[in-house]
Amino acid sequence: MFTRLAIPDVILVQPKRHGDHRGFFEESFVASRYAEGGIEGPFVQDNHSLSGGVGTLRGLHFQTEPSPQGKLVRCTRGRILDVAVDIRQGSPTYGQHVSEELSAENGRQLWVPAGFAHGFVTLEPNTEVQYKVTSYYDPEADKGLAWDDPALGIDWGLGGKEPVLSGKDTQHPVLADLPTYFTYKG
Ligand SMILES: Cc1cn([C@H]2C[C@H](O)[C@@H](COP(=O)(O)OP(=O)(O)O[C@H]3O[C@@H](C)C(=O)[C@@H](O)[C@H]3O)O2)c(=O)[nH]c1=O
Repeated sequence: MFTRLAIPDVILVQPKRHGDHRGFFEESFVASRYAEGGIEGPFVQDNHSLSGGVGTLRGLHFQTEPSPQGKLVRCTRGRILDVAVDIRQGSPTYGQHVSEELSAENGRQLWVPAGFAHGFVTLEPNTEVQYKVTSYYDPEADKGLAWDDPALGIDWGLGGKEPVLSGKDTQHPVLADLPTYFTYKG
């Protein structure tokens, strides 16, 4: 149910779905079991976004001290490519990323700990993303990293098309210009 990815602090969760003639039932979060799987809360806020068009890209975002956020992300309508970039100075995987497809259909969740920049691109219209976070929203601590920094080498699957972005997401610095916000603790 819990799979550590190529960057092992990022965890893919596949909750068990009990299907029957009505549809399915799943436990989408169980604090004790998720803690055993390496996903440490406590979670203090739930977020929900809707993106209308295919190719809507939100990211790459993170919150710094004093409000670093771990995020437990899932897609409850449509489909996304979800991306986590390691921005912990001194980490053996600094600047590297992992990406996973999350969809309403596959039910997968991605645990993105503090110290990672997070973003996603929508692969279907009217895609809804819901995620639990471990710190409250703190606009002062809310920071970004350029989604298209060539040094990151992220394949967003846009096929040469321009993504739909917020104004804010056109302004973020590249990795080389990012101050040290997080240090790797092993
Ligand atoms: C993130 C956030 C935004 N807002 C407000 C600020 C703004 O007016 C409006 C839209 O905010 P944004 O443009 O930052 O929304 P968005 O681009 O969807 O930001 C989100 O992107 C993904 C990738 C993440 O990882 C999240 O942590 C978050 O940063 O909502 C809150 O009130 N609370 C929040 O927790």
